[in-house]
Amino acid sequence: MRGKFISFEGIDGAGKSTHIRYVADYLQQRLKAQKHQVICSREPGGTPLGEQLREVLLKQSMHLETEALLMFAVRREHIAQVIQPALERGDWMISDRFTDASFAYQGGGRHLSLEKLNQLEQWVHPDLQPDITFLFDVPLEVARARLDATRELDKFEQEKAQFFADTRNEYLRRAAQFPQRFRIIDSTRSIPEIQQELAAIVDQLLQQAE
Ligand SMILES: Nc1ncnc2c1ncn2[C@@H]1O[C@H](COP(=O)(O)OP(=O)(O)OP(=O)(O)O)[C@@H](O)[C@H]1O
Ligand SMILES: Cc1cn([C@H]2C[C@H](O)[C@@H](COP(=O)(O)O)O2)c(=O)[nH]c1=O
Repeated sequence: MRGKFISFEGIDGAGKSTHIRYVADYLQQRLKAQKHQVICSREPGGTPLGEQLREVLLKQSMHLETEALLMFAVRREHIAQVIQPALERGDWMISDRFTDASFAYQGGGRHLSLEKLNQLEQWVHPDLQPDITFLFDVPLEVARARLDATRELDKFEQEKAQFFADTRNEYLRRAAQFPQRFRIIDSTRSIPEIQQELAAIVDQLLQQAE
């Protein structure tokens, strides 16, 4: 049976990376009996070529359309080398960001037309969507404070507040457009509270897969 595909999304600093390891470990425990693996990966990145392009994408400024095309080029490689083979083996795939990030950042944040993004999506993965997308949602100020407290900021993280307001709005618009796939996680809560909700959603997904 085909494995399940879970994506994690949210503006920078919303807290998604913090919870990926928790969900992966939780799932792996429950899949042990079935001998299936949980594969964790990320975008941009996920393959040797994708990781090289990530360095460029996160550091270098470029034309908006170049940025969008490179994000989808990384994705094409990621699907071919990692996501599709994992799902065909019956493994579960967790990706730290997928195409919703292109709609949110290049579409919402940078105002690339959604029509162009739809065309790229149709070209690169006409028949593939995550089974569940966790959208970690927080007000901008909370995300910003979390980032400032932790690390040196990359190209995207240095964008202005309006960029993140537009990015967050596009994420929320997509969540409303695809309510069956999205689960909005209120990421202002404590980490244990969030983990409890994630575990309950993962349990439902496991039941559906049985
Ligand atoms: N619910 C939470 N409460 C308090 N702090 C949190 C919470 N979730 C995450 N953090 C902290 O916020 C910081 C940013 O979290 P994290 O790296 O998971 O964000 P992210 O959404 O993955 O960001 P990015 O997309 O930029 O990688 C980390 O220091 C993390 O410990
Ligand atoms: C997939 C994808 C990502 N981005 C941006 C979003 C983030 O700012 C970075 C990735 O950093 P993270 O700490 O690993 O989340 O890339 C984007 O603009 N468009 C995309 O399609």
